[in-house]
Amino acid sequence: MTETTVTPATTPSSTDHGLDNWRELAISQQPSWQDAAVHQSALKELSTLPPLVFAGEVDVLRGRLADAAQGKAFLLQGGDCAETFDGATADRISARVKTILQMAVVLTYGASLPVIKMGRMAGQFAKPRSSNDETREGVTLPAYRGDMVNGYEFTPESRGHDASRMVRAYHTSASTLNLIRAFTQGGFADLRLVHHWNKGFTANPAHSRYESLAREIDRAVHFMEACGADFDALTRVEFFASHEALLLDYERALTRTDSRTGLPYDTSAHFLWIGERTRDIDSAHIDFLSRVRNPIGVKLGPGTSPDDALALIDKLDPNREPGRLTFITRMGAKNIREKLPELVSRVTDSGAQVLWVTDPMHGNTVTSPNGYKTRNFDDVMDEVRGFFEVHSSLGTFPGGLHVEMTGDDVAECLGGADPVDQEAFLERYESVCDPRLNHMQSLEMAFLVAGALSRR
Ligand SMILES: O=C[C@H](O)[C@H](O)COP(=O)(O)O
Ligand SMILES: C=C(OP(=O)(O)O)C(=O)O
Ligand SMILES: [Mn+2]
Repeated sequence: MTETTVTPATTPSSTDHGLDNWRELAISQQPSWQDAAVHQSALKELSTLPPLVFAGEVDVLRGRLADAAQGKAFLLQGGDCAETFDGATADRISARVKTILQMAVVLTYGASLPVIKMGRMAGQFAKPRSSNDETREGVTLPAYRGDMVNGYEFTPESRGHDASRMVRAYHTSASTLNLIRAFTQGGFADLRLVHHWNKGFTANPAHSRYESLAREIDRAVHFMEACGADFDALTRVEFFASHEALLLDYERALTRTDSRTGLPYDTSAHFLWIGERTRDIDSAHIDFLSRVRNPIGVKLGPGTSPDDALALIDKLDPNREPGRLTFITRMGAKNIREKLPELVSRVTDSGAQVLWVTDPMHGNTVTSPNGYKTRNFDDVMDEVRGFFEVHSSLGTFPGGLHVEMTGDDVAECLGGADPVDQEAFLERYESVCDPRLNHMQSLEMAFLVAGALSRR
């Protein structure tokens, strides 16, 4: 994904570095695999497959995130709540990558800051759930936990936990990454194609706003070219892969020793985060992720105390290394202005330099009157505004945006400039888990954030 040199091959990590300590600790949100032999053979196979990302790329990302933690770059992280195997098609992957590139252009141009582009992509296949079961018309079955665990179809066969799905998740991640690498390294991301990424979205009200920005960028590019600038450097972009590190068996099997440094890297993605439901300080998830060299994120909900945050820093970033730890706050629009200030000031006073990112999605989930899981676009926007207000009043840096989004014209979140209403859910609600911003809502969000960043 990056242009850095690929590091020498990595080998499966043995049990040093405490990589198996988590097995003795409390763990939640794990599958109950139905067949132990299939489980063992899946893990064996995963542990011999090639790494999906390289340690050198992970180090580059850590450096970029360190810049963001210091106010010199901004992180844009977006993608599906839950990727699916069937959804890993060229059209859908390219629509998502194009939308992230468009959002990044809006942000870079508006804020005059480098934007780190990261997908919730190529591995976002496992979901923590509030309930173990789902009941439909009197029938109760295991809840859907992501394509890496079970199927979405509501039948006993599909909802059983099948460990061979971990191997399919690996291969689907590999083919998704392959396409992303081709797009972002093969000329598709060339800034001179800034109009081209907008094609196919003409019916969209955010389209013309984007087009006029693209015209400005075009003029600037032509001016710089006329001055002799080398635009070949702009034909490639760095794009990083991330997902929630939920299934520790899977993450452990893909953890390898970097031959340069002898240190363990989780090669399933560049960046991994720990969810709100699995971040207890003594949990298996915190222990395992504390032992790999990847940059790590932790989701922080409204119940997070400043002491919780400080304990997470001690455990996950004992050396206070900028770029190592990202706090992704998901407070809800109603809570952010009240809860975030103390958290940020106590962390800042401790001397730690974490990267602060807003996830304006997960604290704002509601059920629509007609029964769909949704989010009001106004609430989502309001949480983003609150995040910028809090950081502005404390003099700290609002370093990134984490969103559930897609490049397709779905109807899952209510509102926006071309308002989605609940009737549209009947035709265009496609998510198998949480509601995502559609293409237009994503661009609108990017314009809002670009405005807030440029006002700083
Ligand atoms: O994506 C996050 C969680 O997996 C999701 O919000 C859980 O949803 P649930 O409350 O419907 O289980
Ligand atoms: C599970 C997720 O979020 P959280 O842990 O913040 O609820 C998610 O990002 O899909
Ligand atoms: Mn989600």
